[in-house]
This record gives sequence, C-alpha cells and structure tokens, in this order.
Amino acid sequence: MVDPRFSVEMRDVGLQLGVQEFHFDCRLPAGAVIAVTGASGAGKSTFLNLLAGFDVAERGQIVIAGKDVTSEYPARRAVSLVFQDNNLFAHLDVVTNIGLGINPSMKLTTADRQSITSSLEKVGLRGFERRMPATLSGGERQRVAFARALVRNRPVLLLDEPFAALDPGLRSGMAALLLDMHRETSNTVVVVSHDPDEVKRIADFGLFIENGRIAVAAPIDEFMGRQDHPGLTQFLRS
Ligand SMILES: Nc1ncnc2c1ncn2[C@@H]1O[C@H](COP(=O)(O)OP(=O)(O)OP(=O)(O)O)[C@@H](O)[C@H]1O
Repeated sequence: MVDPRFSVEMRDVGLQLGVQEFHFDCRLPAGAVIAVTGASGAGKSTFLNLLAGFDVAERGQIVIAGKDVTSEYPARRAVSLVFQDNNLFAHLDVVTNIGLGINPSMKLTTADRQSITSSLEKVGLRGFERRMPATLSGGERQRVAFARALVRNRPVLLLDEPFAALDPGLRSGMAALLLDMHRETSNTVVVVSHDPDEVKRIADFGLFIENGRIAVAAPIDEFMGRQDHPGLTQFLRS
C-alpha cells in the first residue's frame, strides 16, 4: 500500500557492506526538508545511496513517490542528486552539464533550453553557459549542480553534504538557495548534514543514524530538543 503522505519509504531494508550491517525502516513526510545526521561512518551516505540506487537493498522495499523502486536503476528513480563533489563532467561546458540532467542524449526541445536558461538565472549564473567546470569556483560549480537538479524537477532531491567544501558565507547562501528551490517545487529534500545549526535552520524533520540504523526520527523541534539519546545529544552540541 502506498501512502501519499510519505514520499520516501524504506520498509525493513537490509544490506551488508564489508563487516557493516545496515537496517533502515522509515517513512519520510512528503514535501519536507529532511536532515540526515550521525557520526562519521554511521551510514548516512549508505542511506542516501540506497535511495539513489547506487547501493542495492539485499532485502526489504524502497518506495519513492509512490513507486516501488527497490530493483530500479538509478536513472529510473524519481530523484535528483547534488553531492559534495557536485559530479560535473569536466570535459563538458555548463550548459551541457545541465542539459544532461534533462536528457542524457542531449536531445533538447526549445522548452528544455528555456528551462536551462531560467535555472541558470535562478542560481545567479547567466552568462556562464559556455564555461568549463575547471574555470569555475567551488561555489559556482555547486550552483551548476543545483541548476541541474532544478531542471530535472524530480519529486525527491538527495543531497550528500552539498555545502561541506564551501566557506561559511557561501554555505548559508547555498542553503538559502536550496530553500528557495524547495519552496518553488514543493519537492521532498533529503540532505546529509554535519552541522546542527544548519539542520535547525533548514530542516522540518530530523533523522539520526547510528551504527547502520535509524536511532531517532522526529519533527525538527522534537529532534533538536531530544535529550534521551547520547549520540544525538553529542551531535547537537558539536
Ligand atoms: N563498499 C563498502 N565496503 C565495505 N564497507 C563499507 C562500504 N561502504 C561503506 N562501508 C562502511 O560502512 C560504514 C558506513 O559508511 P557511510 O559512508 O555510509 O558512513 P557516513 O555516515 O556517510 O560517514 P561520513 O560522515 O564519514 O561520510 C563505514 O564504516 C564504511 O566504512
């Protein structure tokens, strides 16, 4: 049974990587910004990789936007991705990198091209169309990755520490851009963050992962106030 209130569901999902076992069971509210937190090595990236399809569940079920995607390839899932290293193709210019988000064969319609122009405008990069990734700053590259996610316009946006490599001023600018994109599209955002202040500022719902499992899942006010979990308390004080 698919429940429309939840855009992402993991039902008894299990996986083993090396000696680490993972077990995830959760329902994430549709249209919310969900922060995924936890210590280094807890399983945050694996959680995201399972949703993206880069890691494959050995048991259980993953439902995204109402569809069972447990055995679907990454490209067929209703997600777009922005990862820390922003995954731009170094040999392709900005406009082509963004166009690939719409259609991997780059057969773009006029409407697609308009949507690329408008996405570049939104991230403040009009005029950067023909620039190569190597000529851009870290923040500009990250904004191209956001523009690509924007044109893909999928119901779920997955971000793995998207701001980690940026300096503090740029971090808050990019977080604001993320929230603008979120308000405009009403998509569900699942974002890994190491920063309690950032979590408090941008998230509606918090997940705390520990030793390959979800130890705490709660609306953000409750999450930030929880004092019954030592690992979470330590994270919130960091
Ligand atoms: N392919 C793999 N083979 C063996 N072990 C793995 C593999 N992928 C992840 N692991 C282990 O699983 C655990 C969780 O890794 P994961 O990258 O999900 O953690 P994380 O919470 O994202 O950590 P960080 O904050 O440091 O990025 C780690 O102990 C990691 O070494």
